[in-house]
Amino acid sequence: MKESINPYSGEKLFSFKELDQRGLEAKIGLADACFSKWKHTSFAERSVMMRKAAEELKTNKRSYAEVITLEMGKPISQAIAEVEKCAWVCGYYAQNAEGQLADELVETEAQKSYVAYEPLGVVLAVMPWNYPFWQVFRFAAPNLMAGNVGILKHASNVMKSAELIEQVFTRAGFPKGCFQNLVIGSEKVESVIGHPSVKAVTLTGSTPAGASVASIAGKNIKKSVLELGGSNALVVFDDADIDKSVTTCVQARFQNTGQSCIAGKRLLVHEDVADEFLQKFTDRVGKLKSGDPMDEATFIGVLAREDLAKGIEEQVDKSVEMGAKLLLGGRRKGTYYEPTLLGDVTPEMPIFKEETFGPAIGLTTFKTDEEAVALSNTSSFGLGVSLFTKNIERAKKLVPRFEEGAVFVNELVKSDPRLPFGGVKISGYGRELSAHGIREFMNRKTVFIDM
Ligand SMILES: O=CCCCC(=O)O
Repeated sequence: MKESINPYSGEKLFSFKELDQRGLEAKIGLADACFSKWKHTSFAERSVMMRKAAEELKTNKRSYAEVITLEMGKPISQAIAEVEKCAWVCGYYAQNAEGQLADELVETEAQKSYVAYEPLGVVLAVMPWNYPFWQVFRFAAPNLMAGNVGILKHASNVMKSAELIEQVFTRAGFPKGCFQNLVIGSEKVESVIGHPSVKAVTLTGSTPAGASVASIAGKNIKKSVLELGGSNALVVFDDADIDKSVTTCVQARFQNTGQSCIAGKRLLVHEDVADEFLQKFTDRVGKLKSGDPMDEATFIGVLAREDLAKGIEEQVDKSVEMGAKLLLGGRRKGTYYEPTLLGDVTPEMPIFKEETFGPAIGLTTFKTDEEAVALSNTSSFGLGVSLFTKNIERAKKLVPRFEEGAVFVNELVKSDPRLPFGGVKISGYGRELSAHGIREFMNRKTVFIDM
């Protein structure tokens, strides 16, 4: 049995019977049968359905958002924004998939040579609870438009969200089997990846989960894409606009109650502006409104499970034992953890060295650009970094020196359907979104025609 429990109230919400082996086989069989027809549909036909999915999400965004909030404690206003973003990605691929997958002519001595993009088949998506709708739509919208079909193994605490996502596609008119939710535990993932009808796997989640899925996929010679953890730095240079940087850094760290792979997790501030930055940042964080996630005014909700709140508490406490200064917050009550700020943070401390998945951040100062780059790159993660400076030439020179999947200047790292999204180092490989994402699970077929 899989259960959803409201992390704010502790109330049991929904329970789901797990699929047995026969049920699982039947769903994979249905997906495969669906693929044999789906791959022959036109982009125009798929677009009509994908636009309907976008409409369905827009029309019922409040009710979908409420389930997200109930299941994992995200503030309702942020859950509504998440559903709206899902509608955006559906609309984006409805409009752009055909162009992104058009044949690419290549000049050779042949009469005609080109690359054709053809779908691979059934793709398994293993997805996490922190953006229960968005992470799934980020995979599903491009892949269904590309002619693949999707099966989902969602996190066990957000199974109602998973069920509703399948409902969105059903209501939009996608054929049976095009997108299916599998109510299974992690122990079944290996057999699903190994199933002959399953051609590829994408995982968003922790680095250990990614390593396990990648090795199973590797053993079975199946393509994988991994979008894993991150420990993005927010680098504030001495010429930054401090007020704007503070606003962006607060958003980067504390939205989604800090539970995001791409959150800004390490504050690196030039020593000449550190006092001013710190005073304004502390003031702003101190005013963030915590409370009932269903209240429109709440910005900080609860963490999705109590063990997660205990985890961040331990990272903060250990960092303080190692010499960090507690400047704000630091207390836990059940699943709630106060927005927390530490000063005098050094790279050996857990708050700097490990991924922190909650509303806590530490500040480290630097003297030179060299030092800022080195501090940022010292992380074993490589999802993204934000640089704050008014000198765009300085920023452009620094961009190639960061070992990251993305560099954002005067902006928080965020995903956008139009731009590739993914990491390097232990943050994973492969890309989602944009033309790069839609091509990940395609056979790039070389065609060479001579007379
Ligand atoms: O944990 C990862 C969160 C990704 C959020 C996004 O894609 O915007």
